[in-house]
Amino acid sequence: MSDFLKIEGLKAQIDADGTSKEILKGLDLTIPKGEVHVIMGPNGSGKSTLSYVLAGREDYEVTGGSAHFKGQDLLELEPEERAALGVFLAFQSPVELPGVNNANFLRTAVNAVRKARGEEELDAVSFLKLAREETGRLSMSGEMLKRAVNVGFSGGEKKRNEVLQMRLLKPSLAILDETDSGLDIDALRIVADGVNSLRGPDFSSLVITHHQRLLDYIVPDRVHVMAHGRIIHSGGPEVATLLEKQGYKQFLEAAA
Ligand SMILES: Nc1ncnc2c1ncn2[C@@H]1O[C@H](COP(=O)(O)OP(=O)(O)OP(=O)(O)O)[C@@H](O)[C@H]1O
Repeated sequence: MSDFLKIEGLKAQIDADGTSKEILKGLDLTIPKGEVHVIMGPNGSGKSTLSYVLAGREDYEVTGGSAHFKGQDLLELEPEERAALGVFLAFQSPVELPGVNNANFLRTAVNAVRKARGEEELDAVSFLKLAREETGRLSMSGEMLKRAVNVGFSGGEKKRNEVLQMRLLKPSLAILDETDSGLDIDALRIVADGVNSLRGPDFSSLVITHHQRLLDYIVPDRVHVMAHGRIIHSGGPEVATLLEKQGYKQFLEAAA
């Protein structure tokens, strides 16, 4: 099956102050196996909401449509089942876990996925060897493995830690919400290198970004423009160049 991720007519809402607000309003998106797709869109169009819904965050209620991954109904699965299926989600602001050792946290996450895939779990020594190889590759200090997860990490260190997690988990679908305009050029490169290093026939990615610049490093197969809770235009990498020059106006007018 070539359609790895297939989202059809997806609708989702959130309850805010006692009233329901529909954010995703019938979103269609297909990512074939082995492709990297990018979503760009004006503020408030629902990009982060899409990543939260795919992650299975409880506060968003899916009211219509479907999302399938590898032929399975993603929306029916618990977040850890989605991870076992190969879905990895990285957010703008990775969570800090005081008191939780980073190496232990990473090993638990990796072993949960290995176990679900029927692979042998890694003992502490083999895991540390693997983790050290990866931290070296990412120019991360080995010290980061001994600290509490993300606590006191700089923005760039948090990004590296996320990419470390992604490389250790070897997902088949990585969804990265990089919408934060606070990402500096180094962080963009870290994210791009992380995605590029995993690129291959069994890896797909959905990257949510405002940064045309990110696309200098990750050359996407498709770029989707999102507005008002839907994908309103899809094309090749040239769409991002056009957006950079002309903004969203033409796409919004064409979709109106
Ligand atoms: N918990 C919430 N309570 C109320 N409104 C929310 C909540 N979460 C999202 N929204 C609203 O849903 C809309 C879409 O938000 P979302 O963060 O998905 O947009 P986005 O496209 O990622 O925006 P940005 O580019 O600014 O990051 C916004 O109008 C936002 O205010």
